[in-house]
Amino acid sequence: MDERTVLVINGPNLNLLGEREPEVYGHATLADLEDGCQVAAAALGLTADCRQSNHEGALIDWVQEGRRGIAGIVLNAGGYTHTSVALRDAVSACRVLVVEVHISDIHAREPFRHHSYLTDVTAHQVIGRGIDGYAEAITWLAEQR
Ligand SMILES: O=C1C[C@@](O)(C(=O)O)C[C@@H](O)[C@@H]1O
Repeated sequence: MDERTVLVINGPNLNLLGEREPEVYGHATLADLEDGCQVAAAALGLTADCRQSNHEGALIDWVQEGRRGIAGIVLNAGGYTHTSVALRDAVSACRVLVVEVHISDIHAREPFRHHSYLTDVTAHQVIGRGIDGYAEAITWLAEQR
């Protein structure tokens, strides 16, 4: 990773995109999502480094790895958004800008999804825009450079 890298981190269950609740998350797969990130980043002279894990500690390790010296982090923490103080603390330690992304509109869903531990420690949020939200987040990061 270098100063032109956008680190795109997807959390738990996002590996099941396309088959998981398509009425909520759509029919695109994680591979489609990651291809879209590569295309969006390349158009802006950036490179997307895309990763996914179902494990909270892996997400924390990757946020720490990207905390300085890159163009920014795009983070969809999945269910950990609503539970993880530890991931929030890792985001707080970042020197680079972090954008919180959610495919669905978490504020229009069950009450337990309305609170995000990440919102007040991230620089920007893109919520409820489907997988296009990732390109929006990458574009926003490019505009801050
Ligand atoms: O796994 C997810 C995906 C999600 O982050 C989204 O992208 O809409 C919303 C979360 O509430 C949920 O747990």
